[in-house]
Amino acid sequence: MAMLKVEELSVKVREREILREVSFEVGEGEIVALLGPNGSGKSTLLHAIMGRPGYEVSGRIIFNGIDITGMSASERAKLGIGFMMQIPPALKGVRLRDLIKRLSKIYGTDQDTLRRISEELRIERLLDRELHRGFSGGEMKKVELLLLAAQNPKLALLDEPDSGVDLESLPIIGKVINEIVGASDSRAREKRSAIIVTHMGKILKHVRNANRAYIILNGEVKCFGNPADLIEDIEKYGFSECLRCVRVV
Ligand SMILES: Nc1ncnc2c1ncn2[C@@H]1O[C@H](COP(=O)(O)OP(=O)(O)OP(=O)(O)O)[C@@H](O)[C@H]1O
Repeated sequence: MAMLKVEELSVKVREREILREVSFEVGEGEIVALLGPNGSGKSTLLHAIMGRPGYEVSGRIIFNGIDITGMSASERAKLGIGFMMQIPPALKGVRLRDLIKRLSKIYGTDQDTLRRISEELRIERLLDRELHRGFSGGEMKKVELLLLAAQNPKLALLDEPDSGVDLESLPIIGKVINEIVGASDSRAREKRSAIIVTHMGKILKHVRNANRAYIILNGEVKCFGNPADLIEDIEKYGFSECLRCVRVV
């Protein structure tokens, strides 16, 4: 069964149409990759799924059988959608440790698990700093991942978790994503899912069940296929070749 169904979703921001009739699905337990050139609409799609205010939206977003198109971001978060942003805002006066504690209380996340994840990500030294203030690019990614884990999401939206991350950290980020999605535990009864926006696809080598990627060009989903095959094709022929793809959506 599909956990997420996006049906003919169009998004306008300040009169400009950024996404046009986008349709795609994410199955239970599946990690779907989103590929596409800069400015093609990948982040806008994730923001629209999360319910960012200020977007003029038409079409439908169905999450676990519920039409969430008109819901606020906090209602969607309560239903189990979590977002790791590409460029998160810094929050003055908000200590990371306090925010993690608050989120774990709201979402019922196990504190020991979060402690272990922060050790794995090697970001314990950041816990007493203000959120994202002066953090390096890689530190921001790792902290966002910890915050995502604290939300204990059924559907995780990850915007470029592999950009700005050093080579040694990449497998660790992949491992934590697997933990969040539950892919490291084959006995997990509740199947969790994720959408990962990535340019180079490096992170896909470290996560399980990432068998499908969609390509977004100029605000439209053009084709889908095996992530490794698509990335190889894009490297060889460029995105425009996707228009000739037989796996047209
Ligand atoms: N709030 C906004 N106001 C005006 N234009 C916007 C806004 N949000 C997004 N856009 C525009 O929409 C287009 C798509 O942006 P988006 O961030 O979704 O692209 P992307 O595919 O994630 O790009 P990248 O790979 O560079 O991160 C861009 O041209 C961007 O400038």
